[in-house]
Amino acid sequence: MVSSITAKIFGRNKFQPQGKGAHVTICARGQKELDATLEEIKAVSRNRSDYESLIFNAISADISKKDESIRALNEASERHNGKVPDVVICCAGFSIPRVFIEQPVEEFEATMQLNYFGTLYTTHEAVKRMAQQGVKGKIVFVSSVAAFVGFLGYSSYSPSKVALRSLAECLRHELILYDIGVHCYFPGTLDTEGLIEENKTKPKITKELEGEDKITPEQAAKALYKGLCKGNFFITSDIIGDAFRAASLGVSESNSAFVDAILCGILWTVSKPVRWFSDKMVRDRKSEHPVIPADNGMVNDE
Ligand SMILES: NC(=O)C1=CN([C@@H]2O[C@H](COP(=O)(O)OP(=O)(O)OC[C@H]3O[C@@H](n4cnc5c(N)ncnc54)[C@H](OP(=O)(O)O)[C@@H]3O)[C@@H](O)[C@H]2O)C=CC1
Ligand SMILES: CCCCCCCCCCCCCCCC(=O)[C@@H](N)CO
Repeated sequence: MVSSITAKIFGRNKFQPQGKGAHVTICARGQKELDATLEEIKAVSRNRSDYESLIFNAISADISKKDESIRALNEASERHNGKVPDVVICCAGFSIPRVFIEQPVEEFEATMQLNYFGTLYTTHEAVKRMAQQGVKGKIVFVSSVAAFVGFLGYSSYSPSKVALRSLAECLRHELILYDIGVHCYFPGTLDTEGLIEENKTKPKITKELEGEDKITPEQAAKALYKGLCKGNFFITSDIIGDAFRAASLGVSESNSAFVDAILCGILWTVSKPVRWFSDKMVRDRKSEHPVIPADNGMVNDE
């Protein structure tokens, strides 16, 4: 996971790759995994002619905590004489899919705390510094296709990803003030440790609706990079994600008004039978989700 990255190559809307290498800072909690990932990143850059001039840094911090997020950004900047990273990618996030009434409220809170507030803390600190230092940088959020469509199992997760979309929208507009670009990535299922973890609690219906299709983290990184190079505000990795994006646009910035209008029309049409089918699926499988009677002293007057 990359929570912040220092790169030399960007413009407000489009990346302008100039063949220059990028300084990279990665951030997560586990130091051992961070160190291993940093070695992988170094290995990719090793045969570049400018390799010796590049700075690679790994910072252990819990992004869901405000103080830790600020410390991470401080440490990322210190290695560059106090200069804020040019590009900050907020990726840390997780999901505990469960049936709503079986899910403790604490899991809703924890999900919002990392997925939304973790991104907010990092972004707030980074944007302040970018504006103060005159850095015309980029802020990138990692949301999910599950922000475009809500279905059984994701009541703790989808709202946190919708919140990111909304924050991206406000900031895309506001940060024009400082020439800072904002982008939001909406991946579909990713083949990651996180997926293995969330599948342990995921209701069967959620799994079936989600399907088997998934992409690798490498494919996701490439799609994100491609979207940034094109200057897209909402970035997706495949045609399904693109169709959901187009159908959910409202007045958000489109990538291509013509193609998005067609995709939107197709998905709107298809969504009617899909919704009918997926609603029926829930109705038909009530027996798989028996309600455990509450032991709350309520008197049944019959
Ligand atoms: N997997 C999927 O199907 C999809 C995932 N996404 C989103 O993509 C992003 C990445 O997901 P994915 O790669 O699957 O997740 P993983 O769980 O595989 O990786 C998450 C990364 O974030 C780090 N992390 C977790 N918690 C914190 C924290 N509190 N502070 C700092 N770092 C943290 C983890 O490291 P450590 O534990 O050491 O801190 C790890 O490096 C998330 O935002 C997720 O919601 C979106 C769509 C689909
Ligand atoms: C009422 C209408 C229901 C229609 C259902 C259509 C299903 C579309 C598939 C959406 C796939 C979502 C992928 C994101 C997964 C994700 O973000 C998590 N794996 C979290 O990590």
